[in-house]
Amino acid sequence: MTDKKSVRRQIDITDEQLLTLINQRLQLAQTIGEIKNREDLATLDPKREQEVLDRLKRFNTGPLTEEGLRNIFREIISAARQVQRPLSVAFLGPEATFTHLAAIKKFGRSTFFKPLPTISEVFMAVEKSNHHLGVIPIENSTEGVVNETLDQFVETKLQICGEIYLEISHDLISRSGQINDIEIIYTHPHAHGQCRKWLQGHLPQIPVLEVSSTGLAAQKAAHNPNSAAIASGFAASLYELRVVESRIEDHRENATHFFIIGPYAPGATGADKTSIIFAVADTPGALYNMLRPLAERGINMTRIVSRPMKTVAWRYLFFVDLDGHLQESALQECLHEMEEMSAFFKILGSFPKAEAIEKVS
Ligand SMILES: O=C(O)C(=O)C[C@]1(C(=O)O)C=C[C@@H](O)C=C1
Repeated sequence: MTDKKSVRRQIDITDEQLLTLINQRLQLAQTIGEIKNREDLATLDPKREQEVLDRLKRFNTGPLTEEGLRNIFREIISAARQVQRPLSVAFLGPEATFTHLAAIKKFGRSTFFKPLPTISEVFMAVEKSNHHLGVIPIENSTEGVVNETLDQFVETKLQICGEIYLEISHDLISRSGQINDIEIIYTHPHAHGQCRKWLQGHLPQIPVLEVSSTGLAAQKAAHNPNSAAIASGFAASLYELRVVESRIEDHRENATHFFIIGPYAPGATGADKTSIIFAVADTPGALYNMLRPLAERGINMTRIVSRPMKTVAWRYLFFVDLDGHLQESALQECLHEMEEMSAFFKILGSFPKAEAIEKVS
């Protein structure tokens, strides 16, 4: 017969063993950090991190889920980086936005995060080496592409060194957690649009004030006990707010795609993407001809977006994501052929594909 007390004792002993092993692992990471310092290498090695996770996934017999495994080891690796050389990541702020959550999901909580007010300031801060990396949104599955991010990529010297997909889900949050206390609701226009039906059905008389981010909305709700915010559950925990109602979005299928930007290109992992920008001549079949080398070599295009070229009216830049890494010869040859045909051509980088859509909770 197993009693609660004796099982808890076994849990305590297991935790002590885990702690010893985690400290052992961090000491090993410290040694690697010293080697990297000597050889002037970057602390962050996304390819190696992916290998660590892939290997563990193959070993995992359960009941730990794949998501649970990723969450735990993300934090262990984050702590390992911290004992080497703390990673500094700028993101489109303020705190408690979905971009902040995406950055935490990728780099773990033992990272130094810096919120910056605009996408261009994130690019600038990383260009000036004030931070190692930046995280910015590129596209939302219901609201479309983020034009400011596309525009920054035309000029920047930075590369795309990773991507994150994050599920977007909205909670109604307030200080008391009581629906009857709410006299005003703050939120971002996108979140407002995504929760319209729920609001009409449950709080039709309550005014909604749109602000510049869901993070700011949560901050405002924290200051006014008769207000609420539509924001993430993460914002609720950061500002010590309670959830009045969770997942109030009208459609569940909503995710945002983020890019990680930095001064270097990660090596090939075997499951990578490459991003490019190009412009074609104003002639019949120009875009068709440009994409033909991809079709001929069976290279998959995962995204194509056009954006007006600011310098010439009615001419367009194309932002394209492809499966594969620049170190692969088929992709190299293909890009070379495309460059020859284009009026403007820029490679934004090769980076490991995101494994899964990260959950908000
Ligand atoms: O293997 C390395 O290069 C390490 O620095 C260790 C480690 C890890 O904790 O596994 C930490 C940071 C790197 O981004 C990759 C892996």
